[in-house]
Formats: sequence, structure tokens, C-alpha cells
Amino acid sequence: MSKELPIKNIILGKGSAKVALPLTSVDDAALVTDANNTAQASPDIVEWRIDFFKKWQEEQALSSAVQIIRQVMPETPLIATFRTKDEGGQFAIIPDDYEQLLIHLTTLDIDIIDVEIGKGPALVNKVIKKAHQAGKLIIASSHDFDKTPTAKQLAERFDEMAEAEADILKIATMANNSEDVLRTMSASEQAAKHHNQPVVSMAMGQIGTISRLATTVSKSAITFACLSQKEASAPGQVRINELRQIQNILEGKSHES
Ligand SMILES: O=C1C[C@@](O)(C(=O)O)C[C@@H](O)[C@@H]1O
Repeated sequence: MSKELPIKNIILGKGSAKVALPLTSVDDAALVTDANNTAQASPDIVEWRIDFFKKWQEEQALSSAVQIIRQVMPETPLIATFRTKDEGGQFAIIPDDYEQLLIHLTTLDIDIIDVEIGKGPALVNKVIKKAHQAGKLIIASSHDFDKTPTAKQLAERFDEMAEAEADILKIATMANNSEDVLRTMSASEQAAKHHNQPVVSMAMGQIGTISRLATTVSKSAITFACLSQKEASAPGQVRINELRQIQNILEGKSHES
């Protein structure tokens, strides 16, 4: 049974799925605007998608970008994600550079770092160890932008993340039909039962949108939304205000006035 995980002002795994908004800004100027707009929507979590940021190779630029986000949202748990091209991100990056970048992120004012489990145990274990030494949490992630793996493969992927001692286990799959959506949601519900860590899941694509809403069924501890379709970081994301209304309906919290 997944445990509750406190992070800053939220407790992951307790109550509703926490709503994350991604920042996909390309530079500091865009980041100032996007961070302010994001703060207005009061997400539970903010995800900085570093692969969208043009100066991701410059350590100084990364530090000042984190400061921009922190000035606007000091108390909101911050995930830093460099989504590699292999898993649907903006840039291809060689493993050594990816490892170095993630290790550098452990030195910044970030709460959670995303590491792609598919990059292999040597890299993943090293990053997790460094992050834990620095007091940071790790989301192990796996994305399949073409298809949904079999139920067995999904279960094995969650197991692999748990064995690596990641703090949060996340799988995103592309849903091409209803069975794909149901398989991802079911694998997520099972993994939440078996593992100590909070589980996060989503079936991407239009037909998968239901998986971002019905987290009471999939037991996903986080759901990724968007401010507008223009800022969506993956297909099928729902605008945060609409998502919250539907969460309330699904959790029996909406009352007729
Ligand atoms: O892993 C995820 C989930 C996601 O791919 C989604 O489908 O909402 C969006 C990404 O920004 C995030 O890193």
C-alpha cells in the first residue's frame, strides 16, 4: 500500500491527486510570465520542463531560472524534468550529459528530480544516490509515446522503479484504444497496492484523457494539467480549472447551490 509522502505544503498520496502544471518556457523572459500565470492557477506542484529551456546546458542559467520560479512560487513543490527525445522530450542528450545535468540539479533549490528509468541501472542508481544525499526526492519515469506496453511489462516497470528506491513511480503510455487506457489505469491501481511509493500514471492521447481525471480509480497520486492547450506538455492534458471541477464531481465534493 503506497505511503503518504509529505513534500513542502502537500502530502502526496493523501486525499485528491495533486495537480501539476508544467512550465515549458524557452527563456527567462518567458519563464517570468509563465511562472506568474502558473502561480495564479495555484497548482499543487509545478514541473519545470528543462528540455524546453534553450540554455539548459549553462549551469548559471539553470540557477537563475530556478530563482525566477522560486521568487514567484516559494512554497510549491518543484519537479525538475529533462525529458529526453527518446521519451518524447525536445532534445536528444548523451547519457553522460544527462547524468551530469541531473546531478547538477541536486544542488539547486528543487524538491523532486525526474529520472528516466530506461537510461539503465548504473545511471539511475548513481543519480538516486546523489539526490538522496542532497535531500531531494526522485520520480522514476517511463514514457511510451507510441503504444501501451502489456500489463506484465507495466508491472515490471513499476517494480524496477521501486527496486531502484525511487520515491515516486511514474508511467505515461500512449493510448490508441480503450483497452490501452484500461490497462494503464489497472496497472497503476495494482502498483499502488503493492508498492510503498506513490504511483503516478497517465494514458496519453485524447482517449486517455479519462485517466487524467479518474485518479480515484487509477490511484495516481499526481495528475498533469495545463493552463491552456498551447502550454500542454503532453497530448490529452486538460485545463487546470476544468480538471479541478471534474475532480470535485468524481470525489463527491460538488454540491448544487
Ligand atoms: O511525465 C510527465 C507526464 C506528461 O508526459 C503527461 O502525459 O502529462 C507530461 C510531462 O510534462 C511530465 O514530465
